Amino acid sequence: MTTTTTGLPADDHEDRTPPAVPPSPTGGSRTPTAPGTPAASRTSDAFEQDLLPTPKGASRSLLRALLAPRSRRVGVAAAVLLVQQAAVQASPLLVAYAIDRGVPALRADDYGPLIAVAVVAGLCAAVSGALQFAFIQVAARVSQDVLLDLRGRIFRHAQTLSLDFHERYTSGRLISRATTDVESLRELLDEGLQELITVILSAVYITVTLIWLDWGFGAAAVVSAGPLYVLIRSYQRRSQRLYSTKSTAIAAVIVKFGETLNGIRPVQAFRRERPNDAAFAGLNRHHERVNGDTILEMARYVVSSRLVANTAVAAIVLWGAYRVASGGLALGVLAASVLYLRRLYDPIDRLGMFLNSYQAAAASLEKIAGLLAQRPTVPEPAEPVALPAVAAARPGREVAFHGVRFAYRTGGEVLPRFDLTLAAGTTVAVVGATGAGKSTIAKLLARFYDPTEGRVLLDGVDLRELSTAELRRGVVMVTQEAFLFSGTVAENIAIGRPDATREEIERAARAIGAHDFITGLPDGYDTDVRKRGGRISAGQRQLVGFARALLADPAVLILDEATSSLDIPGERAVQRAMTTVLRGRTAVVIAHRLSTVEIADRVLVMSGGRIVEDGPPAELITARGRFADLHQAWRESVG
Ligand SMILES: Nc1ncnc2c1ncn2[C@@H]1O[C@H](COP(=O)(O)OP(=O)(O)OP(=O)(O)O)[C@@H](O)[C@H]1O
Repeated sequence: MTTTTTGLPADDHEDRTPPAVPPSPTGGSRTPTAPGTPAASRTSDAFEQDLLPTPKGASRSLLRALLAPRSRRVGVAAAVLLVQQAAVQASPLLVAYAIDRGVPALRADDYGPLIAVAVVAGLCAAVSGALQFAFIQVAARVSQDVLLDLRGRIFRHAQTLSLDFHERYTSGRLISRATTDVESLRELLDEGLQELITVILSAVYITVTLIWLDWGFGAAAVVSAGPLYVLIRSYQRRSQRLYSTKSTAIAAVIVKFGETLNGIRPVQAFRRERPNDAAFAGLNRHHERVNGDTILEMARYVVSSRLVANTAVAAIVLWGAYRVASGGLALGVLAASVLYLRRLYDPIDRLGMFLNSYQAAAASLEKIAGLLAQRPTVPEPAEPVALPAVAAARPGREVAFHGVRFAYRTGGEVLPRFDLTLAAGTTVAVVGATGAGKSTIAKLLARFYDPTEGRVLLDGVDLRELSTAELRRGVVMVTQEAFLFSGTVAENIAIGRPDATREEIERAARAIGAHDFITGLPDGYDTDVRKRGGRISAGQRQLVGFARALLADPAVLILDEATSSLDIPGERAVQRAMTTVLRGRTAVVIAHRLSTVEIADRVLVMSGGRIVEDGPPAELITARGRFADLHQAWRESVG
């Protein structure tokens, strides 16, 4: 059994192996693959290759959605930068004025123009410094808000996506999206974006000023932009591909890391450390290689762009010197023009760096947008229907499977078409060999999946018509390994009903028989389960899980009985608790023990996805079929 209503981390319940992927050495199912590695070519699932279908324009609309609520601040930042750049770009003009007017005036003992130049230059420096400070502050607020919002969106969205998604995507990839991909966006917003706007603004200012100063120089600057533009575009195209691969490669490293640590027990038990090291080293190397490629691409760009820029400056200086010598151009104008040209070409290296972070961020944004564009495969109904009130005389609700067929997305049909009705208030034990389809039926009833065909009904209402809140109130699934969240024991029990009082929590724990062990913990009900998790045994965890379910008081309870045996007193305590929690509701128990089957009103025997025997346990024993054999084997095993 694999699922839980209590939020087992995605990798924890990955015990299924998609047919095309070999089993992972860690005991989890998915071998993370990096593009270009042999394993990647063996899998056909896009999820495996970290390629979620991303609708066209999804990245852009995500960026718009993130920036729209902050549009005023973005506007202020842009205006501040506009004025700041005007102040910065004034200085070469002042140099031209100083050379062409100030120096001749000084020769005539007129200090006025040079003093004016000094005052204006001082003012410009002060204004540009102050505005730079203001810009950094406003821009940082915008970027922090955007990142906060984005991380929240990823987390909230991940929680809404169906189990089907998590089983295929893996938690490692999700973590990679919320950390490394968000981080590369941060780099763009904090460092790159200011750089880009500054470069664009200064290019516009400089070109206009150059044209105003001297037509010829202005035209030369515009013409030299042609080859630079071609260089930038080709760099952009090549690095876009590289950055997407890089984001996938680092996600694969994180997936492998997470998978190994999640399965550290089987890893150590089966001595998988070495093969794991080798697999990890392969992924790590792949990431390193892709990273190296991006740096190389950047180096190529920087060298060629400098070559173009320096050639342009040299040509213009030669031409300008010739014109000054022949009296066609003032020396100050040449000096200012050369200063402007340097300023125009200097940021081109930095533009490459910006394009780098832009590409990384664009690739990351695309992956995040692809994730956010995923829709739950078990969607909320547009117009939810309420369940009828539970009849006091007959607790629990009737469960019916009508013409249900089911296939997982990554495999063939698991449950061929079947009909099944479970009367309200009955306890139904489901038995059968491993892989028979017991968990799948339970998952359909808990609506972790929707049937491929047919309907699952709760008191006559299709599960697809129930709101998630109504469904979770009505149907609760308790898994073998009761998952404990960080927090106290009381908080863990209260997950069943968050508004429960301490008395209600303790009453549930008492009814289950968990009160004594809980009060024996160092801080009783307030013991932090994570800090002292070691003290809570497997059996005690199950009791906490039962108390949680009892408090939730659902009309239908699905219980996956643990296969691992506890010691005899622990076993008895769990069995007693189970009887308490099953009472007064419809219960479906995936049974692995004789004692559980004996308390059931009805037993379903499954084989190859079909219900092959169905009836009260006593009848099935006398019928001498599969259940009778199983029953006999159980009896012999308990002596
Ligand atoms: N997420 C999944 N994706 C693809 N196939 C799956 C998935 N989960 C289960 N299966 C397949 O569906 C079939 C039924 O599995 P299911 O988990 O329902 O069996 P089970 O009777 O509960 O087994 P067990 O007692 O071992 O838990 C198996 O062949 C299994 O490989």
